[in-house]
Amino acid sequence: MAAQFASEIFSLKMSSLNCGYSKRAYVTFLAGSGDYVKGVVGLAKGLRKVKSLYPLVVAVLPDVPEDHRLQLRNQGCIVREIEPINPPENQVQFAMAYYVLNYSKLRIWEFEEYSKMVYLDADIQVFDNIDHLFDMPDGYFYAVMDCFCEKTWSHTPQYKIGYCQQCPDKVCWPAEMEKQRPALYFNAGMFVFEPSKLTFDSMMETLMSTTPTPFAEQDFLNMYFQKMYKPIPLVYNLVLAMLWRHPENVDLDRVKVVHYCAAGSKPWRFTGKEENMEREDIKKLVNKWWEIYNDESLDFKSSKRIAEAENKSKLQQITPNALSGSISKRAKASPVPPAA
Ligand SMILES: O=c1ccn([C@@H]2O[C@H](COP(=O)(O)OP(=O)(O)O)[C@@H](O)[C@H]2O)c(=O)[nH]1
Ligand SMILES: OC[C@H]1O[C@H](O[C@@H]2[C@@H](O)[C@H](O)[C@@H](O)[C@H](O)[C@@H]2O)[C@H](O)[C@@H](O)[C@H]1O
Ligand SMILES: [Mn+2]
Repeated sequence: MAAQFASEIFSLKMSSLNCGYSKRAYVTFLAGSGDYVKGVVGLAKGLRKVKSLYPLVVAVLPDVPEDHRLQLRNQGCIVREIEPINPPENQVQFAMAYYVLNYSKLRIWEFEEYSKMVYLDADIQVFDNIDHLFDMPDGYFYAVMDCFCEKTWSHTPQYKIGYCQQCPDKVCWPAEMEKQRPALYFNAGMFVFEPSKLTFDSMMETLMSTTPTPFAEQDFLNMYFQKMYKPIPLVYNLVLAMLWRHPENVDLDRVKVVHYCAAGSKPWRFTGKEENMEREDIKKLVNKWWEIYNDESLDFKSSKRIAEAENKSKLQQITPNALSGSISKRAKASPVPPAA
């Protein structure tokens, strides 16, 4: 009896989610047979811990092995294989050689079964619920501004001048170079977007006529969405370098999303030996990532069992006839639409 009521309550809740809103999901990207799969598992468990309402889709390249895909499905992820995207023939020196892989991330614009998605790199962890980002107005590209101060930016004029958009008044952009002033530039490890095949096709056409640059798809996305880009607060994507480059802009107690992108900061391969990795705040953030990764109560199966047990105990407190009365009354008044 209780299980039947539990499933009726659950389906009422899910149908209200789907009929009120068109489909929404988080999405990440996984390439290769290496250890980034740990990042995706951690992200899936982190989203569960903050009780996100939306699933995590994982766009996987063909080289992601079946056992990794199974591991992700067992964590409740929706695994979608994508075809690689390679930039046009080029001689560019990518900031990191593997960045050429990241162009394939752009396939997520083809996921039209979702009306709104939040993209998160696999080296990101979500420590507070950010579902409200899905409610932001359509028609824009939302992301957090990046920092130009790391050596990875040494190829740029802003690095040479010592200018950073995170502190535009510290070293002002020279008036005589106004025409080369960099537009607001986002980190492409986290962004809110609307999938669209039309946009994807237009992106690919533009990509094939664009010379690749050191930050690969991140540079391309900044160029392509320049007119639609809306900066959102740093709490939604703390690029770790901000801790030592712009500590005045960071309040760690308020940060919701941490991006482990600084060299040596990937939690699953952390040694603490690289520059800045000896910092206490870095070690604390890496430990916070491991606490979630190792928390078995956050595994998909056990969390489902816990949820069902919670439902069951809640239902046992409600007298069956009172409950069945309310469901049957609501069914007559407004029949629940068939599950999508
Ligand atoms: O071997 C790799 C390298 C990268 N990635 C994916 O590509 C994203 C971007 O790479 P990364 O986060 O290392 O770049 P960073 O943000 O550190 O510059 C990662 O988060 C993963 O989602 C992957 O799956 N396998
Ligand atoms: O392929 C280019 C990548 O460029 C970005 O990473 C960089 C960039 O943010 C620099 O500003 C930092 O200095 C650096 O540490 C960091 O790794 C994105 O995080 C990643 O998802 C991906 O787009
Ligand atoms: Mn990243």
